[in-house]
Amino acid sequence: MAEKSPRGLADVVAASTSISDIDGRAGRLSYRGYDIHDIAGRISFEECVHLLQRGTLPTQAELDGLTAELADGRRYGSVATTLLPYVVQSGTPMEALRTLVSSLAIDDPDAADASIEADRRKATRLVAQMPVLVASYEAQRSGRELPEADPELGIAGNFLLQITGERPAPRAAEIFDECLVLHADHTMNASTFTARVIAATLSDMHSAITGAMGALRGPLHGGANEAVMKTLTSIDGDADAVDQFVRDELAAGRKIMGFGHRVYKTEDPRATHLRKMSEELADLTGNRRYYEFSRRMEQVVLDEKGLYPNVDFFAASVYHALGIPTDLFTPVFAISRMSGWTAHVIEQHEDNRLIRPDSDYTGPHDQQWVEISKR
Ligand SMILES: CC(=O)SCCNC(=O)CCNC(=O)[C@H](O)C(C)(C)COP(=O)(O)OP(=O)(O)OC[C@H]1O[C@@H](n2cnc3c(N)ncnc32)[C@H](O)[C@@H]1OP(=O)(O)O
Ligand SMILES: O=C([O-])CC(=O)C(=O)O
Repeated sequence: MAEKSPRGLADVVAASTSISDIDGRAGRLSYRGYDIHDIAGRISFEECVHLLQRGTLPTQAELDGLTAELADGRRYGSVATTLLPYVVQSGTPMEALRTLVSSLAIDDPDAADASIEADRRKATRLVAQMPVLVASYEAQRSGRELPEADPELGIAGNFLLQITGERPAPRAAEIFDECLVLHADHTMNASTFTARVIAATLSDMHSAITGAMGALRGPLHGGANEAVMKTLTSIDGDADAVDQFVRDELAAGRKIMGFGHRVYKTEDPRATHLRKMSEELADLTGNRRYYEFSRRMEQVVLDEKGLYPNVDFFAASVYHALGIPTDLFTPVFAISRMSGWTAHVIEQHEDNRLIRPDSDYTGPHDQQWVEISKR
């Protein structure tokens, strides 16, 4: 008989990886050995993609090469173009985007190539295509043209340009760029694990990423950033109303979205950066409401439950201040996490073994079959 496993596989080591590492007690996160506090705000998302997918921080020449590849890879094919108006009409953005990402495989020039080199090319294209797909979704449902990408802007700036239709202020683009770096990878989180399980059957990159999209959208994972914003906007009155809201929710046995984490038992290091960005944007936009609400909420949840905000909590007020529609918050998470997911699929394929854990059977034993008419 298999041994009883910890619920939700807590503390189980499911893979070896050299991509990222967390010390949950100390509240530390590193990408390939670089502490997140040292790189956040100092490297662009493009440099981060190079670090995660290719293993090193790029030289200028390598960064120029990757930037050119990303610009080339941005255009998605005719299948996603054809599907776009249909998927926009029904379902949520994450459902639509999961379907669109899956469809990208059909037009991918390396669709039939399962080599690591092809994986790398697909990984770069997926990172380039994802923000354009999200912006195309927004343009399609708003009935406007997708603005042309500006070669002077990076992935972050172009996304804000294409979502809002306006060239972003330089500081807004920098802040969003840092958000993308902060969300890029996080060891064996649910969506990355999903991607690795799929990849480990020797299935293809797009299948693994489609599965990861499905895992990310749940409110216990990436879907929490949207839920946080809905919470913040649902509270009437001033910051004092936040205390009552939290107490009522906890008394009713409901979770407060954006708090708690399987691994961090202290402040999530990414929340430290996002809190600062939320305050800076509150001052820049002259609207401190959701920042103040967030600060009050983190204080009450800490006092009442001893829980800290996770990456999704302050991301909500940051994205809101950047003009991103609330239902695109989780797709924005996917834009960033695409870099980590794809790096993990490559790593899995480079040294593969089928991932097939055991289970702990809890059903009845030795049942006797009887004919249907006698049951
Ligand atoms: C990018 C990300 O995925 S970050 C996480 C995003 N998700 C959220 O913000 C959703 C809210 N948070 C949660 O649901 C959880 O904290 C998770 C899913 C992140 C982690 O879950 P787990 O490690 O399985 O912890 P679990 O859900 O078992 O919680 C342990 C205890 O803390 C409580 N708890 C955990 N998070 C919260 C919360 N946000 N609000 C209130 N109580 C909470 C649980 O109710 C549980 O209490 P109990 O032991 O009295 O039953
Ligand atoms: O690691 C996790 O469990 C959730 C996650 O993806 C993150 O915090 O970025």
